[in-house]
Amino acid sequence: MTKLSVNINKIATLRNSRGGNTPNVVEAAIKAQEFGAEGITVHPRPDERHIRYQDVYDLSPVITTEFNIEGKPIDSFMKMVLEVKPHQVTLVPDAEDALTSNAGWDTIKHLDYLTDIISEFKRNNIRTSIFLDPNPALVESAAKTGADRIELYTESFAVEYGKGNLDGIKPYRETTDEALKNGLVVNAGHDLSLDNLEFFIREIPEIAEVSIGHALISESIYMGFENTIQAYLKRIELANRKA
Ligand SMILES: CC(=O)[C@@H](O)[C@H](O)COP(=O)(O)O
Ligand SMILES: NCC(=O)COP(=O)(O)O
Repeated sequence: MTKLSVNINKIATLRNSRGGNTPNVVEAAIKAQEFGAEGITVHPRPDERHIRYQDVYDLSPVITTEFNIEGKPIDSFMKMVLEVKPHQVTLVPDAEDALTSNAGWDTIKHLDYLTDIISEFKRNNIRTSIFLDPNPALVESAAKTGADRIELYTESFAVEYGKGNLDGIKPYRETTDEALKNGLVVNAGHDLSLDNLEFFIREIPEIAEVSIGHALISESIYMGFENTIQAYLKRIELANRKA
């Protein structure tokens, strides 16, 4: 069964918009796990605009499920991951100034670089995953790096599905088949949502784990709006009654 890892980057984005510590990312991770999340994902970026490196250290002791740290393997990221020793590290080629992840690795061009980095994580018993575009031609070299898994970059699927084009799943199915043939386990993430997730997993049930953040946090706002507004109205009513 596919596991759900909840990406809490967006909780940190909200916190950072005010300074202070509300909402609290550690509290959010504890609650997410209490509510059934089977993993927590964070993607600290070099500019620390949402999750900060310090958050990763603070989160580590409260993760009772699976801790997945995603990011670009620059020296400071490598040092942090090797100190925290999460269950899984997902390598993402974060482009400078990109709003969010916008591509997977060119595993052919970066084969030696990725192999070196992955061997360091393997020496430390940390599972490794490579963020990959849905392209079967990149899979053989992904396997050669020694990685345990790939994470399919699902943005193009999400865009095509949103337009009603169900064929957008095809390269994902083909890349998964190639990955399984090469002994890789397959994760997926980016722009997965309540709208598109069921179709994606029905078409590719072999997906081991999905990491979802942006849509899940947005949907939490809509799904929690009614309760929260009602709770505020209740407080106002109680206060007025006592006054
Ligand atoms: C690799 C990936 O797709 C996610 O980690 C996603 O990029 C979340 O990062 P942001 O929260 O910075 O958009
Ligand atoms: N690896 C993908 C991830 O963690 C979440 O991506 P998104 O749901 O925020 O697009």
